[in-house]
Amino acid sequence: MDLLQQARTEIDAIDAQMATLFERRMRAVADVARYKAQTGKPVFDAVREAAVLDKNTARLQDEALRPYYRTFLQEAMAVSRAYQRAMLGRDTAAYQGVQGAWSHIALRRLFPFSRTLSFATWGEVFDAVQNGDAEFGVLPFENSNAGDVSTVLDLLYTHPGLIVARMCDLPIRQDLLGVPGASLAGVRTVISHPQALAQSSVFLQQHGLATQAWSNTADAARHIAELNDPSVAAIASAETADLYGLKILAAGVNADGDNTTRFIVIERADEAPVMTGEGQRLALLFTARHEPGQLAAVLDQIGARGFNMECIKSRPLPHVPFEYYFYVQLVCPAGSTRADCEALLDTLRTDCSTLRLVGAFTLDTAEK
Ligand SMILES: C=C(O[C@@H]1C=C(C(=O)O)C=C[C@H]1O)C(=O)O
Repeated sequence: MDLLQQARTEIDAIDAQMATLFERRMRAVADVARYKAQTGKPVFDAVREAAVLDKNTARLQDEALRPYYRTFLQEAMAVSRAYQRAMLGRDTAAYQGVQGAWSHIALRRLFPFSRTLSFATWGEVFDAVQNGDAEFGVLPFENSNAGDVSTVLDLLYTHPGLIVARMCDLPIRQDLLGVPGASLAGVRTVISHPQALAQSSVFLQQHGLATQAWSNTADAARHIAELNDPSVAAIASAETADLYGLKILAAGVNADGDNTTRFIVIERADEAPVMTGEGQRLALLFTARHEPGQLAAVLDQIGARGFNMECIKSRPLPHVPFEYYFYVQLVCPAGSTRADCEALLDTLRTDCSTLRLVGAFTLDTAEK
């Protein structure tokens, strides 16, 4: 037997044992789900997951394998949560747009087992989560080229009952799609969502193409398929080309090769977000008094306590002319604990007029 065959025989034997252990783990997980059904407890328990990760990675003798095992366990727990949610009927995830839209693609990668609900507007997604029609909502938050999705931030501000449960980065490749028989040379008009058009403005100018704004990228693809006019193209994902029988006339038309959209997952705040420190991001919404140095005092505290502020956004306060609220996202420092996070929030409460912890989560990538 050569080395490959030998190693694969060993892997097969291990996989056979792991299949048995997987079933055992999932049976125990089902018991946990039954307990949660009786008590109404949330499926996700950040404190327990952090403990499971720490305890088990420490068991590995080979230190180099620890980060890999950590990811392995994280995946196992994600699968366990998905199973519990399906058992409990708490697995509906909402998005804005139609099948094939970027929000839908992000949702499928984040919640591969969930039932999906689509809505025409971001506001309806927030409302669906708030009133319990959906457990989660997946929404775009920021694009590395086109910038903030300010409406979603404002909706977060105006829905105090909701929190950010997760955040993930999805690399976006926008393609120019046409009907079968179309060619780039024959295209005159391109329709898409204004943000997709903005991300592709260099390409559109280079080719002298007129644009028309559409409600979302996937629906633009559906529309041009129906129109069946080779002079009208859409900018959307390759997934939508498959969905509506279109062909890719030009791939990757977005200006920056490194085009990434950051999505948030919202859920109801049955409890305040659970801070565990190291490895987490904290998202805060606050207002500061109109006094000299007030905002600087808030930011000073964040820095002095070792939290790295990776972004700050400022938006007009809804219904209060020329007053603003701020959104900051902080990276918890290495070695920090729940107590460090709480100490920071306590300090900030004295400097801010209002302060809301809108999320304590890990940032992940939805890349396959
Ligand atoms: C199984 C549970 O539910 C979830 C899944 C976990 C797991 O698979 O180990 C741990 C914590 C929870 O987020 C639990 O609460 O123990």
